[in-house]
Amino acid sequence: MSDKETILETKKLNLFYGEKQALTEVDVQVYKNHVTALIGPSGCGKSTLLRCFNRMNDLVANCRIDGEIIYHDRNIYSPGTDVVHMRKKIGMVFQQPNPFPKSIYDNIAYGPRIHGTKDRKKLDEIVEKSLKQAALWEEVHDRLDEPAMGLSGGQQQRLCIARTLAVEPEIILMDEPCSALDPIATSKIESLIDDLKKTYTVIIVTHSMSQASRVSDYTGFMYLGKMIEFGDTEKIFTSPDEELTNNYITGRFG
Ligand SMILES: Nc1ncnc2c1ncn2[C@@H]1O[C@H](COP(=O)(O)OP(=O)(O)OP(=O)(O)O)[C@@H](O)[C@H]1O
Repeated sequence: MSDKETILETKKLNLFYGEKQALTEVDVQVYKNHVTALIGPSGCGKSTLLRCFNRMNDLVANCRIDGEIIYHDRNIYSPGTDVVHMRKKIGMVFQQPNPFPKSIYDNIAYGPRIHGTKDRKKLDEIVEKSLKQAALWEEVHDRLDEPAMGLSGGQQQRLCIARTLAVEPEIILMDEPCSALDPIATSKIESLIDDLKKTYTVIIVTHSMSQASRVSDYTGFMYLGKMIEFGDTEKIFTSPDEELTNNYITGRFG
């Protein structure tokens, strides 16, 4: 496929929590403007790998990493990386919607303000654009000053996505973004993910194989900290190369 451009790449990535090795020699490529899903049984290292992509594991005591993650020709783990800027470009959405206890408007404006945007007209534009991109504008445009906590769970999660978009990321990391949502809210997020990949690159951790097959273009199957198989989602779910992958997708373990 000629439209595959690598935006992020791990090279022999190993991660240790103290003595325990949670990732082993992970090599994976993430393609721009595509959705990549990480699947595998509980504890296989999906969230750990996702958190490496914007150095969220830096916050974990006793966590040690070797190997490289290349983003724009630089190893994000090299000394001198501007971690704040990198996290602006590689944003994250968590399992539980986690709006700030502020108004809808202030949730979205929070990041741009921190990064120096003070002009109210500019902030208004960012808030509107971000909420539109997150498919939430129609539902909230007439109550932007109301508390974000008053939104439904699904709306809160779309608000958190809008908050991430407000600082103009390139990559959005999503750690089981639908696990706290009902089926209708889940399907809204899934169709949103499909829209987002036109502008952004999405990496999603999911427990749901059906969700991975619905939303992703590429899938990585992990097991015991290793990337067992990575490839085209349709191929992974219909004719994987590895027996372990086949056993997992056919429900023989998990
Ligand atoms: N902060 C931590 N300190 C020590 N060990 C950890 C920490 N976070 C994760 N682990 C361990 O690392 C391994 C991988 O965990 P991780 O959460 O990445 O797996 P996962 O595939 O995302 O699991 P799940 O699907 O259950 O969320 C597990 O054995 C887990 O117990």
